[in-house]
Amino acid sequence: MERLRLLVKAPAKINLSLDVLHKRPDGYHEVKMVMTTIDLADRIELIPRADDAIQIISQNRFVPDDHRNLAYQAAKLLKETFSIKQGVAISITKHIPVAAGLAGGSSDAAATLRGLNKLWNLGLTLDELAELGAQIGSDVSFCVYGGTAIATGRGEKITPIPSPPPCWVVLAKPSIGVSTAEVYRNLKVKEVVHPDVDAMVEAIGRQDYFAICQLVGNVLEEVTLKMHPEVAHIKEQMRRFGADAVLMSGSGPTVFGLVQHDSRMQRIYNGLRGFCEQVFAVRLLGERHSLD
Ligand SMILES: C[C@@](CO)(OP(=O)(O)O)[C@H](O)COP(=O)(O)OP(=O)(O)OC[C@H]1O[C@@H](n2ccc(N)nc2=O)[C@H](O)[C@@H]1O
Ligand SMILES: Nc1ncnc2c1ncn2[C@@H]1O[C@H](COP(=O)(O)OP(=O)(O)O)[C@@H](O)[C@H]1O
Repeated sequence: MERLRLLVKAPAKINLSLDVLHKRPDGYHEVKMVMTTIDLADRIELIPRADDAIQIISQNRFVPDDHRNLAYQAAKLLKETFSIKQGVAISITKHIPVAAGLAGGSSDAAATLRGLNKLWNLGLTLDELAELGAQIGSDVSFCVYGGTAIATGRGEKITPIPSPPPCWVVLAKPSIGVSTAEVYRNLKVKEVVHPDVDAMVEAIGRQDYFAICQLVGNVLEEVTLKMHPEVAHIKEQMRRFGADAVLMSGSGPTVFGLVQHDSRMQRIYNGLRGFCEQVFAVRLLGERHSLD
């Protein structure tokens, strides 16, 4: 008999605002961010196995197929915490560029947590899954919920907020990978110009698209720009083609542009394809409930 397979969507995130407050004694940085999910998603298929092994299947050569995969770590954490005897094959179809500042690996882990919660009938709440997810990585908790949220602590403390007004998000990823740990290491916390995260939250509350565009900011941007000048070049191009706001996401190197009009989105998208191999035009994803 065919066993039940489960398909789960794992959307990427962008950081509309990313502030770092200080470095903590545990080596992590205390952050205050506004994150939102976008309609660019990996597809995770969970297939029960006859034995008790965890197997990763992926055609993407940048995605590890062993214990280093964050989806593998999510399955292992649930198996060990709840003494699950079943095994699972996790097939990952990547659409989110890898090591891009878009939380692809974290979202795969979060989708695996949500999916296995169903497949293994664990009955865990999203809050419980998010708490488990924090053991895997700082961005996993946000990815468990999706939607739009303020993230504090090292990124794992999540407060949901309303979604921003609808718009296009054009993404351009230069063909370099960036190490998140290295970017945080090179950040000079005392010298950063802090973005106004509270004002961003208020602007979203008012659904004020143009205020949101003025308030975008990311203190990690300067660090990555110094290491990779091509990111600054992409930012310039995106501005030149008419984006309303332009910012690097997370630790980079992906740059996103916000734009409302379809025709302008098309112009930015076409213009950037001349500079960059990986360019996407997607919508902001709405509220949390759109995830599964
Ligand atoms: C920068 C952000 C913004 O959303 O995203 P990405 O660029 O990775 O998408 C996140 O803070 C990244 O979160 P995530 O990628 O889950 O980080 P983790 O695996 O927990 O940590 C990787 C490394 O980054 C550093 N790190 C991470 C988070 C944090 N608040 N302070 C840190 O200093 C630590 O050196 C840590 O060893
Ligand atoms: N499921 C996964 N998808 C992509 N990368 C993964 C995955 N699991 C582990 N990784 C590792 O995590 C690193 C960071 O990947 P990713 O989550 O895409 O980037 P970021 O943290 O910049 O958003 C990659 O270099 C890769 O080796």
